[in-house]
Amino acid sequence: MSSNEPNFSDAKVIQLLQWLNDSGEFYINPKIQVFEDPLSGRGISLKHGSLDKNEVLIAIPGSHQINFETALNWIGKFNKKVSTDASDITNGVECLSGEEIDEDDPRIGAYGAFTRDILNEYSSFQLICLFILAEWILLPQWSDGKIVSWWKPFFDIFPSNDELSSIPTKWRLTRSDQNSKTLLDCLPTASSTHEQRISELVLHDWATIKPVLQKWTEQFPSPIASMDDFFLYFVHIYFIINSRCLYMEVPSKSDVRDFFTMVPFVDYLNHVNDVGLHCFPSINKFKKSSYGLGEFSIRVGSHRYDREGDEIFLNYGAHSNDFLLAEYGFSTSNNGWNYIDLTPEICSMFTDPKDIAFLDSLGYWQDYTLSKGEISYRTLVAISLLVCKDHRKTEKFSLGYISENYFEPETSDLIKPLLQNMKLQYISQVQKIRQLEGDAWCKRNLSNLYEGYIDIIDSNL
Ligand SMILES: C[S@@+](CC[C@H](N)C(=O)[O-])C[C@H]1O[C@@H](n2cnc3c(N)ncnc32)[C@H](O)[C@@H]1O
Repeated sequence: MSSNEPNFSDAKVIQLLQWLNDSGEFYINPKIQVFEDPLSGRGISLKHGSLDKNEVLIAIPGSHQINFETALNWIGKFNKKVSTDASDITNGVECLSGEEIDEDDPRIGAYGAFTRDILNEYSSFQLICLFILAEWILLPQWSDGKIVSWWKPFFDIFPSNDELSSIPTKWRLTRSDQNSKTLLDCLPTASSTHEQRISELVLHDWATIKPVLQKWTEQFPSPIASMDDFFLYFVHIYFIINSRCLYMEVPSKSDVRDFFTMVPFVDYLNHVNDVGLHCFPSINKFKKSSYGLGEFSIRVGSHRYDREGDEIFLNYGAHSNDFLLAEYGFSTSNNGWNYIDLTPEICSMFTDPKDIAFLDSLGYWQDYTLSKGEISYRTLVAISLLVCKDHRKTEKFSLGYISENYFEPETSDLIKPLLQNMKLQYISQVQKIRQLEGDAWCKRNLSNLYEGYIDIIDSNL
């Protein structure tokens, strides 16, 4: 490392920096450092000086990112059926790895059954999961520890299973103990909806890549004998990717769901709820690597960082705690993007199918929410029908011809006791969660969701 680079103490971070430096195209701002926090894990903070708007914090070349393109091209190094232009790809990869492929390398056999067409059928998630499983977990076993992947310094800074323990889909798919059942039972509606959506995606991707793993099990001896064990690795890797992917167009793909990349070091940046203030990503398409990928950099936004130790943040999107928990396994205090999904409570108050059909025809059936100081318009329309039982008046309200005041005080008379009752239920959920033994990080996040909900209710009462 050159002398103007930051002084990092963690051996894994030092190795990562060395690996990135070898690219000759890596930049890290000398004023930043990596720190470790017991709750949020590692993060990046200001070491000294101050950062100016638009100043580059980190820049990572395309060659050192993991995405559909790099995985495809790396596999092509071991299988000419995958590389369309063998000489081009070989040059690219061999420059990076700085070594020739050993003819005994098990990856020649493992990747040998693929063709480019087969791999192109996989989504980014599926291919990257397979790739990381092979290079990170299986290669050391297949080669009796003799071969380590060139990507190892990046794998070494991946989060452990424990660090991702708070993701509800993991409770459902990888645990069967009583705590996990209670935690799932305690999920509020919005979290539960996210959990079910993500669990389906995970299971779908698992079903797609499982045949490859079965083939590898027959092909190579490995201590991971059963598909159940493979599944646990797969879920861990799935959420490593999910919690670290950043939007970037990928040349071989056209579906926006495939447009992401994993960028070492940038993935140390923790989330902040403010949108548009902190750091932002920028892709330099003119600085392309041998894979046709641009350089990924992070620049400083309008927030001023000028105190030593200031944590440097990225906003992952305008996300509620329910979303953050489901996708990344954490929640935040004072999250202004929180909302309560009141759909089950409001829907259960409708007993007449004609009312349900009527709201449906208006486009106002379901999706009833409450946020800080605000009941959504959809919710008010539904509640107006409940109190006035008049389709014509409700329709007028939905079209904006009459105001919500027209239905007062009856709507407030219905909403207030509903919210008071929900608040009591949330308090009792928090007590139930606190009584669980262990799972401190999961309990903290789940309680945080309910505390955010209680704030929302208080602001509406
Ligand atoms: C892109 S990584 C950020 C680096 C991460 N802290 C680490 O140790 O590698 C995203 C993960 O960091 C954690 N995280 C990010 N922002 C957080 C926040 N505001 N509070 C708590 N945890 C956070 C979550 O575990 C999340 O899945």
